[in-house]
Amino acid sequence: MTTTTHELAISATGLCKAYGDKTVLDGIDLAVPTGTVFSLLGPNGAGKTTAVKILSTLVTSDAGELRVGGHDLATDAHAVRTAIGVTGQFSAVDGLITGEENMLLMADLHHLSRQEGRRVAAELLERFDLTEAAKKPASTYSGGMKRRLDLAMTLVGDPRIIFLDEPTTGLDPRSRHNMWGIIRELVAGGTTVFLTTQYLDEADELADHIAVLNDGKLVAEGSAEELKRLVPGGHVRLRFTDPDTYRSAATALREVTRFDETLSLQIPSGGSQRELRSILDWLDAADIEADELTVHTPDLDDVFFALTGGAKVAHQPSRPSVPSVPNQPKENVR
Ligand SMILES: Nc1ncnc2c1ncn2[C@@H]1O[C@H](COP(=O)(O)OP(=O)(O)OP(=O)(O)O)[C@@H](O)[C@H]1O
Repeated sequence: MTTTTHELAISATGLCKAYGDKTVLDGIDLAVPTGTVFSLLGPNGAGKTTAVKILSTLVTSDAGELRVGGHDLATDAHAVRTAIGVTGQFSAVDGLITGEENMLLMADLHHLSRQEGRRVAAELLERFDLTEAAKKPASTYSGGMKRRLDLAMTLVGDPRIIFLDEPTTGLDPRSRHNMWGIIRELVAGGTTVFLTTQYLDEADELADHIAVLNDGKLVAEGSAEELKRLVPGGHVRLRFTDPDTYRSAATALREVTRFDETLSLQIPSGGSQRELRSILDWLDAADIEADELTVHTPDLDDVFFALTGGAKVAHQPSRPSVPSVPNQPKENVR
């Protein structure tokens, strides 16, 4: 990555935090470029919320150089607070008052004038599809509406950096997709999003960069695609329509799994450009032309379990190796 320090919305070097003798964060380095979505993944208790609390000035770290929005957390926490917005697992929404009143309360907290507060509240309620419900008590809102209101309240202060701590936990699929759309819009407008989630598909959908936290350390980092290449299970699948072509390809290609019923062959592959080029060269050399070639990578669930469950994973940053042409035939028929 060529990003320089001043283009980073969030940076941490050697972030440490312990509660008593329990080390929660054990020297974490983070670099989140402005205008991107960074997702911190990890099992329950991994320290995700602790990281969010530290970076959003709610809790102090034990060690580490931390900068948020260009400000040093140790010396300029106030400036950090004006640059950020946080929506946590526990909503700031007050159920006893209406959605609109919640928004106006937030506008007061940000010292907006009465007129400006009303304008901003109305605009955000409209943007988050809450205008119709604005005069109803927030306790009558659905889970999805409450989350939208919570995020709308966060945006009253127009933060350039937003921490979203498990923003879609407990939401139904439609509300989750709705929330994803909102997050994408924010990022398209230049906002930086620091997202913690236990939903791997959420990180896969939204994040430019994912870091996996386990036992106080970052055990892997990269785009969703890069992480998926770290675990075994990826393959290239060749499909044929002509049985004779299929059979001769199956004979010529040795380290393949055969699927006779569907006339398809599966070649183990991490899916990198280098491996694909090698496979294509290999097919050309053997004069094999498949009717369809698809690349399959493991999903993020496979990665999560492998990285946080002690299973064998390729070490970063080495690349997956190119499959060699085997000497002995090895055909698995299914
Ligand atoms: N104030 C505190 N005092 C003592 N221990 C704490 C405190 N806050 C968090 N912890 C401990 O730190 C560890 C990390 O907690 P944290 O809430 O950051 O995890 P998390 O990754 O956000 O988990 P979850 O996905 O369950 O929300 C846990 O073992 C938790 O019990």
